[in-house]
Amino acid sequence: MNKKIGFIGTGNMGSAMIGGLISRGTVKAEAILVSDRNGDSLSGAETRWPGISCSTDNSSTVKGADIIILAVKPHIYKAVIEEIAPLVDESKIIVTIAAGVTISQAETMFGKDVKIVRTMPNTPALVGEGVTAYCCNSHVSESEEREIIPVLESFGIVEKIGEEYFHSVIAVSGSSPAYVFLFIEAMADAAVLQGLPRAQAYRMASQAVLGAAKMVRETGTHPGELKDAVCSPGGTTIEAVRTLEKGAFRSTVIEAMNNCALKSKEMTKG
Ligand SMILES: NC(=O)C1=CN([C@@H]2O[C@H](COP(=O)(O)OP(=O)(O)OC[C@H]3O[C@@H](n4cnc5c(N)ncnc54)[C@H](O)[C@@H]3O)[C@@H](O)[C@H]2O)C=CC1
Ligand SMILES: O=C(O)[C@@H]1CCC=N1
Repeated sequence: MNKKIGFIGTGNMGSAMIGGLISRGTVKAEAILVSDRNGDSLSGAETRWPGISCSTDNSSTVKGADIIILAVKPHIYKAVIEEIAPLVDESKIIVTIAAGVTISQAETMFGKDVKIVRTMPNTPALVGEGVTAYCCNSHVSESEEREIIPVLESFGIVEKIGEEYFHSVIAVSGSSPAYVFLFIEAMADAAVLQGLPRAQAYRMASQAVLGAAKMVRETGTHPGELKDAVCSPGGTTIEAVRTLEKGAFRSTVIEAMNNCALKSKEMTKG
């Protein structure tokens, strides 16, 4: 693709997305422009991805890019949008990634007609295994949407959703890598408790999660049936399942995700 992609903010999510774009080869490093207020974040990005253009000046990113990804925290959105709005015209597409910032709120911050694609990515974008949900405002044409999809596909799978589903999507994919990392860490801790070396414990726990996820994706078999196939009658696994259920494992996950979605709703109200 011959578009230039700009990032305002190169923190956790911005760098995961830059890493995904470069490793997928969607654009060359020279087609990526980034700006950040924090010099350390910028020098980290420059070292990691030689060839990208780095600046502390957001306006140079906006001027040079066709697609501009706003990768700053939600409470910084208003200030950044007001700063860049005079430089954004109909030739540019704005991609938002902030939790709780709606298209209509972003439009109001711009104060004029701007092409906006609202997305919810997640950090596995770094390794091309992310989930990115998106929806567009009415100023984005079908051909512009077709141009944006390959950019989002650099991060992993892409799901078009109605904007009303963003709260649920934050819970199920935007935030969920954190719960999975907790789970992997806990499994590795248990293995270490039983004497396994830490590095091997992480390799095995993470591969078990990866393999189980792939089975769900690739076999299409119900997760409950896959679980049943691991639980031998009177065996070891059912003991572990019994203990997890005693600790309200599934209910805890459901409540956690419900609270995550509620927090997203609260953030939207400001
Ligand atoms: N971290 C995650 O897993 C996910 C984050 N998001 C969204 O991504 C956005 C960024 O989050 P993180 O990357 O986690 O935050 P972060 O704090 O790691 O990165 C934000 C970056 O923005 C920079 N920044 C602050 N003010 C700036 C300004 N005025 N101009 C230019 N750069 C500025 C900071 O120096 C920092 O490097 C948030 O809106 C969040 O809701 C969405 C999905 C997942
Ligand atoms: O925790 C947050 O608010 C952001 C949004 C989704 C993941 N991290």
